Amino acid sequence: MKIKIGTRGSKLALWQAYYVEDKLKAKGVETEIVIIETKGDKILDRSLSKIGSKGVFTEELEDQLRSGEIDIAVHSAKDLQSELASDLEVIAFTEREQVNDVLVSFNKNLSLQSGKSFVVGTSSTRRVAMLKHYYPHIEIVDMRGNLQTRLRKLEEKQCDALLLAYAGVHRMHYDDLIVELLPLTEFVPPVGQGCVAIEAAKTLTEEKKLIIKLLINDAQTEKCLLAERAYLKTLQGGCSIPSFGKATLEENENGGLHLKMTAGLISLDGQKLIKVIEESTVDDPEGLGVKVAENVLANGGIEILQSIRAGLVN
Ligand SMILES: NCc1[nH]cc(CCC(=O)O)c1CC(=O)O
Repeated sequence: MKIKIGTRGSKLALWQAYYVEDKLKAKGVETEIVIIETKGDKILDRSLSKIGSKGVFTEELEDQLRSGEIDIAVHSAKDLQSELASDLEVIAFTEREQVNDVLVSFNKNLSLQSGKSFVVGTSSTRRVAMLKHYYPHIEIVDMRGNLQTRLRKLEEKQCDALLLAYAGVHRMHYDDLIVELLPLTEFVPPVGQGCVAIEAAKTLTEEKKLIIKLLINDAQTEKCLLAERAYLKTLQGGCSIPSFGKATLEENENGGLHLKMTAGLISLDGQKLIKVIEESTVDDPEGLGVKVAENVLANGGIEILQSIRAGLVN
């Protein structure tokens, strides 16, 4: 038996594919990596929120899952839409990497906290809005492209610093360029950041599904991701909406575990920030995600979503 692993061809995507492949190979499972180009890889001159966010990095992979060309597709959990087609499912989540965003620069002295103005490159609506909210003195420039492209632009001084996920920077071995780890209390990460998700067609053989669950899935991360993805699905946000959501497992007084979720929405101009924190038992992560989303929507979230959607149409 051989497991065919589908992936995008960017260096970060390949890192993820090899990471999953190594775990399978270590237990004697034969593997093959199949590189698939997606729309998101081809269109580099427009911001993602304008291409139409749905499935830009996933559609071609999903077609090949359905046809059986590949057995599994490896995604950054952050980039995998929260609502999958009815014939597809996520069958495993890898152990999560540190979830923070980081400031990356060749200038070691830069710090958002310093109160000094400098130019930060990012194309994430969440990061833009949060910078405007917490650090209005910062100048923001749109910076798309994969990690290597953005670093090249940083080198060319198109900006003084980049705002990126720690996970990607670390996986690409750019830790030396991290000048600030942003606090999770301000920069609550987007749903899924730091985790790799394994998607499969429901028709994949039970044997293969079982092997992948056993060798790849991290049960604790899975709990958190189920809560986060239920949150995003309930918001009906998509990845161009500046939403954030992070669930963690926390210890009870009796030594057991419970779920804690911090999630919310921020308006594009950074003016309105809604943040909800809720806890629940571990047995219904989806219920927690739905509850937090309903709470966010009821406390001003609906208005934020409406104004963002109105802006996208115009
Ligand atoms: N949006 C692209 C993307 N998708 C996943 C990561 C980083 C790794 C991860 O969070 O799993 C990144 C780069 C970034 O946001 O800095």
